[in-house]
Amino acid sequence: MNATAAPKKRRWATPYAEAELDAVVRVPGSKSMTARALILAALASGPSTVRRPLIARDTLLMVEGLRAIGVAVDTGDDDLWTVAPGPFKGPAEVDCGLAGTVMRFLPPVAALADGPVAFDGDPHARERPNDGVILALRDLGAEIALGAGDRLALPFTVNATGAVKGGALTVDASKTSQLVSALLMAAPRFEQGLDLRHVGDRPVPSRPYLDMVVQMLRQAGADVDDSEPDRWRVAPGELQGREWVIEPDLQNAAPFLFAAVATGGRVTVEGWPTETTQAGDRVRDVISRLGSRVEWSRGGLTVVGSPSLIPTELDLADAAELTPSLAALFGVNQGSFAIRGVAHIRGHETDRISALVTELRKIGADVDEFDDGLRVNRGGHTAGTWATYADHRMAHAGAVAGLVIPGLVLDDVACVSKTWPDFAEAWEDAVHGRTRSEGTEA
Ligand SMILES: O=C(O)C1=C[C@@H](OP(=O)(O)O)[C@@H](O)[C@H](O)C1
Ligand SMILES: C=C(OP(=O)(O)O)C(=O)O
Repeated sequence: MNATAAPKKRRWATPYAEAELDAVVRVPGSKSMTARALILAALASGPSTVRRPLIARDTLLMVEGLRAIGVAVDTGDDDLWTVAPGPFKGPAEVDCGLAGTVMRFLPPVAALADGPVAFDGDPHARERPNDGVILALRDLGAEIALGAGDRLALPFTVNATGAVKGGALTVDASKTSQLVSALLMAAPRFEQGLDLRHVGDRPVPSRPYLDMVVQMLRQAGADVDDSEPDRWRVAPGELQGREWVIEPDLQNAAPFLFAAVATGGRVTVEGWPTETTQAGDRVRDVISRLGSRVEWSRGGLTVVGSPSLIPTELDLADAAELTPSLAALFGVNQGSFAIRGVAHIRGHETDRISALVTELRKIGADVDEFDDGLRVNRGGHTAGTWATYADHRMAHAGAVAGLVIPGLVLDDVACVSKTWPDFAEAWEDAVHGRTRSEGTEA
């Protein structure tokens, strides 16, 4: 199978948990760190390595996109990729798949190329917000040709001429933080660097990702000032090649921890970083608030679940990717639970609020929908088909619900290839007790 192609649909009978989960899980590398490492490596003045990269559709599309504009990326060793930057050149075509990181992080890099770079992606990628990137690059002096209907979205072509002036720029990044991350990474290579401000009715969502990009830029030698709220200043200068070490992906770990909660079991995720900029780290706080125990254990983080959840309302603006699997946990429980502050996830791989409300109602839950979230008033347990909308996190959500609903079937689990091709196998191993935690010290 071609790992960067849109996956062919595959139905999946999610495993029902006959007993409490008792599992140790090893999750693959962080999508967001791998994407940033690749981009910063491509922009650097010397070679870099990426240790323990995520090998999944989104990061492989990033690799292909970089190769298309002249960057040599060697992915021959699964544990250590090497990146040898070269002058960026067009003409080139970049397939973004459904990856927000590719459709937003690569165009500012492509603007530094010496020829046209055309971007397109999966059908739904054309619906995802990308006006911010297009308008910002135009404001910075790049010429962008739009597709049919002049929509400010995929497909479009960056008619690059080899340089970007940079300087002061105002954007509205309330639809996606990735707009800010994208501009900041390329900014050291702009002639005047960048003085970027966010001005919008709503704050920038997913804030920890901005801490991640600033931290990684500084590690690569960039001069970044983020001391004022909603303003980032990046001085022009060289980025250094270096070794990037990728942490485990904490967003992908979260459904396994929710599985410990749902079944009153015990799940350890190996290699959980004690300090991290990953937004997924917020899951520790979420699980504690729901009344389950979170413990550091030798080699990882352990959740000892308590299935009677404390009713709660959470603002998940900073860690909104937790919403699907957390909403599924709420959707099979009794009590009232709300998730707010996540309006922007309507622009993710699918409109996640609408998709969740639809699927939770199908399993019999009583759910209210808000512009910026949802409330589960009462959970449900009706078996049937859980639709995943080509969205990996909707598949994770269905898996969580399926732990306690015998006979729940996902209409497609292949979409998990976006960030973890082996998710279903890892889930089955965990549920069927094939990775028990013997010897794990609490
Ligand atoms: O910068 C990143 O790596 C990401 C930022 C977030 O995007 P949004 O700000 O669009 O939510 C997050 O949801 C996405 O999965 C990864
Ligand atoms: C929103 C997500 O992805 P993307 O990077 O495509 O925006 C996600 O992985 O939940």
